[in-house]
Amino acid sequence: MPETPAIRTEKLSKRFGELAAVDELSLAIPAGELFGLVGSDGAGKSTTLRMLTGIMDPTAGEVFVLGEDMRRAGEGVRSQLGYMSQRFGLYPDLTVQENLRFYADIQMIPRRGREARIAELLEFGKLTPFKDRPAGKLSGGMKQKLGLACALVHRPRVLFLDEPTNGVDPVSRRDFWRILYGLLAEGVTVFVATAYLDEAERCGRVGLMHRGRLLACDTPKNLRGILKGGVLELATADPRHAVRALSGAFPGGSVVLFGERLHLFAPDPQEAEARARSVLEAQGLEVAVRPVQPTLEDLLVSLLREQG
Ligand SMILES: Nc1ncnc2c1ncn2[C@@H]1O[C@H](COP(=O)(O)OP(=O)(O)OP(=O)(O)O)[C@@H](O)[C@H]1O
Repeated sequence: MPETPAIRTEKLSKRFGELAAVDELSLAIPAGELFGLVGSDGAGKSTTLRMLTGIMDPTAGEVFVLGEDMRRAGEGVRSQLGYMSQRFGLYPDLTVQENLRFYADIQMIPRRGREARIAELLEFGKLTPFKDRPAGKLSGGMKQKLGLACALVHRPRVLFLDEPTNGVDPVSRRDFWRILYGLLAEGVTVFVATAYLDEAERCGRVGLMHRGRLLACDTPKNLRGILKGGVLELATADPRHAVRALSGAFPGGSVVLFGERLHLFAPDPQEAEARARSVLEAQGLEVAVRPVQPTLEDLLVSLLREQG
């Protein structure tokens, strides 16, 4: 018999009035996987996490974690989950160590072994030298690492993280991911919501979410393969004029304005570059063209375009 997935949802949905914040999300995440739910702001990631952790009831559909129905789950399963939300509650006046003790109290960690666990977590997050510093005086990256340490105090089997490295510097981000890999090696299932494509690259599997819907779910390598051909970045003095001119020459949605630059999705980038140049030159517009690595947004745009 196949092993029960650590996380399973079946047509999981949440509506807020007319808005489908999460729309028929079906996922199966095996134990020990590092899964990334990726999407821009408002995609529905936080709402998904709230339902996965049993904090919010779905409007429809099913949600199971460690085989337990989270719509009815009691403390039994919750004590095996760790959750670091975007507004994770650290106490700014308490020191790093006191915050950890506070969470150990909430999780009812027995006194025996508690200090050893706290020391271990401090080491894990390279926070030992800062253990007596008030949490409010930590850098952004250290705060996030302390938040993670607090979420881990009770050794959860499944860890949910909501955009944990938002606004964190690159070095702390690397530290953070090193910790996540350490957890993975211990067999913890990690579910991380992120808006960063480079973080998605680090996950075993990734779900791309947009307006509540799961557009694709696969390994990063397979997801990159979805974008057939390549992406060209076009810089011109008048990008809006350029979009109008190009949209006649390329099929609907192939030309997208990204800030002041254009992205052109092209099955054959060389041919597309020549065609774009001649269209723009005919309009008297100079253009600089270079191939770019597809971004998360490119992937999303391309997927949405394919779906019409
Ligand atoms: N309690 C609520 N009441 C009404 N609408 C809500 C509520 N919570 C979320 N929404 C809406 O549902 C949609 C999805 O929000 P959600 O927070 O899940 O997205 P997200 O992908 O986590 O983005 P962010 O990173 O900005 O939180 C958004 O349009 C949001 O405005």
